[in-house]
Amino acid sequence: MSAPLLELDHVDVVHKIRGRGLFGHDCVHALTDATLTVRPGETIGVVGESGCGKTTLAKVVVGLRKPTGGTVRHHGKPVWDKGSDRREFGRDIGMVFQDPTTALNRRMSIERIVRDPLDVHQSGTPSQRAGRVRELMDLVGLPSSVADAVPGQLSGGQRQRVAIARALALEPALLVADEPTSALDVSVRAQILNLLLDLRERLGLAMIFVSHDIQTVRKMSDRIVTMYLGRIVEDAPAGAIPAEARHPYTRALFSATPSLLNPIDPIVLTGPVPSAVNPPSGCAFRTRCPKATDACATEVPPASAAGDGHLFHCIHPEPEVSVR
Ligand SMILES: Nc1ncnc2c1ncn2[C@@H]1O[C@H](COP(=O)(O)OP(=O)(O)OP(=O)(O)O)[C@@H](O)[C@H]1O
Repeated sequence: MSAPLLELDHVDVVHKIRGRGLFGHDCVHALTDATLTVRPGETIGVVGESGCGKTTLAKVVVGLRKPTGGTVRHHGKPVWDKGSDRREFGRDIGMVFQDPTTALNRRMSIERIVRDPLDVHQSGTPSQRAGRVRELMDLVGLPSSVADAVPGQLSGGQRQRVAIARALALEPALLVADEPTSALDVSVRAQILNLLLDLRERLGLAMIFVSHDIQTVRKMSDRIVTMYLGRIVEDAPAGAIPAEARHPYTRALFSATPSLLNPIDPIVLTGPVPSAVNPPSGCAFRTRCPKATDACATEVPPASAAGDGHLFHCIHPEPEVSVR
């Protein structure tokens, strides 16, 4: 197995709430005790309901959010230690955001936007940078005729291609795509997904793919990470999901949109997602879990192994089911 490209080791992100906290609480637990390893060339899909911490995890991975606890390592070296080279880390990881309209500077030309990371990192001579911009535009399927346009003159799909070109400018080893198609017209979503898949193959990229569309995540990923209320509750090979999912929440998520190829008995969740300001004690999922017992309230379930590369956090795991 290849050495990890990136590791999150028991990472926390806690946001302080300004002013008076809700019900006496003064912080939001956006990410809690997140442990994740990304290896070169692998695609990790991240799933979970709105507010479960997917974007926070993505921002920690690309270095946009400094953890309040735990360690992030890039090629084995802690990223946030004093004296560490965060420039090298920054070059190696690119990010594509959900909404290309807000992610791109609307006053800059497309050529300038794609060139910007090369300028910031002073990569090559000006003529080499201009050549690289042409190469990148070609790579993502943008005609050279849009080089002088501004984002407002492009379609949503073209704008997302610009964002992808910019994210790839410094030849990253890992691309983080946070809901890269959800702000786009349904008609262009498949094109952008196919472009990402094609680039992944051609460039040998590792990818973290965050999406609400869990069936797409399942098709695209080597591994699936399920998050609930700021915690990673299961990390499994994509082929094991949903049939061999051991966490009831992973089962529930995937059974909510059954696939003909992989039908499983539905688990229906009741009640609202608790607040990340005041998460439940013990297992955060217990207030909505059909299998919860008193024991679930006492401590956070430790990681249990269900097979090679398959971890879950639950003391009443689902049995494995055979696919019908
Ligand atoms: N800057 C911030 N200050 C306070 N709370 C925050 C901040 N950023 C995120 N949060 C909170 O942290 C939790 C996780 O947010 P995050 O955006 O990571 O979730 P998400 O799973 O990406 O949600 P969505 O799918 O809706 O984008 C949420 O409760 C959110 O309200």
